[in-house]
Amino acid sequence: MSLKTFTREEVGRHASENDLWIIIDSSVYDMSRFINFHPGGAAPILEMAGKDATEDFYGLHRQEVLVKYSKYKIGTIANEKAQITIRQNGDFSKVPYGEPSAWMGFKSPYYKESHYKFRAAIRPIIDELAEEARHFEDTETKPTDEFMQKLGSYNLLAANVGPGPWLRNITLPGGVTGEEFDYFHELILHEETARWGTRGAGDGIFGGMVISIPTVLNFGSPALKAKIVPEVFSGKKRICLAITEPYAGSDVASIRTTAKKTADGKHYIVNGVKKWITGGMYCQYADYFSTAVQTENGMSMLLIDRSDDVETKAIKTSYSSSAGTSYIIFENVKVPVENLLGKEDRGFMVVLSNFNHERWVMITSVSMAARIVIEECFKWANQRKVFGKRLIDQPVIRNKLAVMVAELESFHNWVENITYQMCHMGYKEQSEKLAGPLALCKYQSTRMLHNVSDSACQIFGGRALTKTGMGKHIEMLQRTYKFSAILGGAEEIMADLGVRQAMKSFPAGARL
Ligand code: HEM
Repeated sequence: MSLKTFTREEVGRHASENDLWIIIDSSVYDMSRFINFHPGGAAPILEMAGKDATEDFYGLHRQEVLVKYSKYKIGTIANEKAQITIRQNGDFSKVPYGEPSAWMGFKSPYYKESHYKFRAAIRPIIDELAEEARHFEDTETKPTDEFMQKLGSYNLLAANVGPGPWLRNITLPGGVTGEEFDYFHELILHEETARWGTRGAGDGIFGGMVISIPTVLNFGSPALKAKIVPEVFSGKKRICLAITEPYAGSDVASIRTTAKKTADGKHYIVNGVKKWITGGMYCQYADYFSTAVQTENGMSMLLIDRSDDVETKAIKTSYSSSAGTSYIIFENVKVPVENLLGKEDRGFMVVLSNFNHERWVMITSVSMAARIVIEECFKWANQRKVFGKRLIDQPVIRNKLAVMVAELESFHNWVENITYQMCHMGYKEQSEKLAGPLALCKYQSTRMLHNVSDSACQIFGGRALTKTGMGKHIEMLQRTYKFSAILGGAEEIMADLGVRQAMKSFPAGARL
């Protein structure tokens, strides 16, 4: 439908209940058919009949409401230009601190042209998938096979696991080859998907896989890898990591699930239960379980296929069930010995080997979660008026923003520094030198997020407490940030590990 132009006087003549027009940012909307369906009731719209409702509208709605209801737009005001930018897929933020500094016109020693190309290419892809991801989050449903396969078709599932031989001979968005893909590309990918603001669905889509497939990539037999890796990276099959139990969370050595060898030595028989397993839920949600078990002389890792002897039950958590968080019961599950990951009784190595990467992935997402919320706070503080002033005109609000930005940016600089080390250290050197800093950085990530969430709630007031509307991202963060503070190593354990690691290189002769 072609849009007409009107004068403000013309709009003013449509001010009755049955013929009701309003102006929002120089666009004209005919509300006559919508007024009785308006979620905010008829009265507020009637009050604005025939008038410019821009300021009131943006005090009460997010701009996506206008996009969703664009069918009511009938024209624009002659000789006027829209003042408010409606975000389009692929757009970069111009709000201060809305993007990492290298994307806001600042110089960076870390990023090369291919990193800029990569972010520019994946931003619209990730934006296009955002609505679907939010749908899984809101409806607490399983991320669909089609969705997973779309990610797989861009090679973005494999890229989530980082640089490695699994990226050989493939090309990623932006023309980035698997060979040149490094941890800064990976950092960008985690940040971009964190922009969905779907804490539960994000774990359902990536989390379970990112922490479990490395056990197969690095410790599976060639036959196991050849079968499972392509299935998982194309999005056709799903895998999760089954370690924690009702008896043992961070204390991996205390797990009680057993794997006993059959007399002919060809199988293990697995019995036990697992709890808090991300992505383990739903019939056919996880097809494979990379599982910690007690074998004769220690702990081992086994890849277990879904079968009738594996039962998965949903655990309701404070984030969306689309994460697939589950309780798993293994009852006399027969597993071929070929499914052993690494050596028997040496499962600790397998589990420990991925901890650094897992923690770093979590850190990168936390950084973007804070950034999104800070951007929301800047926007809200600029548009929300109370006692005749914008919130941003109150020093107390500016102070809160200052603290949030300072905490995020100093933290983000640490993340980039650690990422640089990862790019320039081999696996052994990373294991020796980075376990401590990564643990401390993870600890700091959620202390920072705790503070950002707290300040954002105070800035948004009641709107921070509702799942829809202006403060929905703030509500999501304050409800879910504890997942990052507990999963992958609780804050206290991270802090302690960081200091213990530091003491390993404490010089014997150092004295005050
Ligand atoms: C194109 C025009 C409009 C559309 C499509 C629209 C749509 C909506 C929607 C979808 C909501 C629910 C928001 C949510 O939960 O996120 C809502 C709430 C509301 N709307 Fe509108 N609206 C429009 C214009 C207006 C105008 C002009 C006013 C009056 C100034 C108004 C006042 C309200 C109020 C008071 C609420 C409740 C807000 C709350 O719960 O905090 N709306 N509107």
